[in-house]
Amino acid sequence: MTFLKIEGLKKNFQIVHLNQTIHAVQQLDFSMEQGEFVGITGKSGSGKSTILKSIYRTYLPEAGRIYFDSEKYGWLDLQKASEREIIYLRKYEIGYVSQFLNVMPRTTARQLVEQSVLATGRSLIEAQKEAEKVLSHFELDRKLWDTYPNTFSGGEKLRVNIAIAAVKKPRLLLLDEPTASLDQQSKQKVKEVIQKLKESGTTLLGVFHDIEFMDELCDHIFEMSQQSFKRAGAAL
Ligand SMILES: Nc1ncnc2c1ncn2[C@@H]1O[C@H](COP(=O)(O)OP(=O)(O)OP(=O)(O)O)[C@@H](O)[C@H]1O
Repeated sequence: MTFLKIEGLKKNFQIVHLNQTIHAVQQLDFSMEQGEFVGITGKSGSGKSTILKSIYRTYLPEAGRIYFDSEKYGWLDLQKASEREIIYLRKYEIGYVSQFLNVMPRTTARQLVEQSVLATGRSLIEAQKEAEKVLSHFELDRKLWDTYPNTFSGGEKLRVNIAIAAVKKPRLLLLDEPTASLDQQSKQKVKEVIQKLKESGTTLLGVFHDIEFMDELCDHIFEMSQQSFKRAGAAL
């Protein structure tokens, strides 16, 4: 069953001081099924992150439609959805993980994960248990749990980031280079969580430079070519 459908997506960026236009994504058509894990690959600057950010509504494209099968709203064009609908979707249905941690200052790693669980309506006891479980799973050093992540290493920040998104168990999880700064052991942990999320029915769309990682996990891989997609082959 189609879950996400993109039609004619086009996103430009104006570089005002140079009077130039960057054509980040041109006329992109794409669809994916519920429960799939689709990987996007392609050259640096080919527009991969722009696609994810357009789905998450960080960017508003010039043209095109992004239809999402929401549990609450049914089929919704994410470009036309109201702010209220987008806030709801980000809270309950669509997650976004990048390699950068963008969180409330003066909030510890443990509190950040607990808050993420609490935001979905679960109790404080559940949030506390879940936070400990997921931070242990990602092998974040216990000494760091009650400190502020702004001083963490890239890999530590990323583990907190993915923990925050994973505990919400979103229906669609967008992964923007989540393994970029990780060592092999941490990558393995991320892989296990992604596999578990997939088994529990989460649909995943991810940008990765690590082809081996994608080959092992993805159902399909698409390659960005001239700001548009070509199917690079089914991995499974
Ligand atoms: N906010 C922005 N303002 C101006 N230009 C942007 C912005 N975001 C992206 N771009 C430009 O759009 C193009 C596509 O960027 P995007 O980040 O989507 O590429 P990417 O394929 O994800 O690259 P990478 O693999 O290096 O992360 C690039 O030329 C980039 O410089």
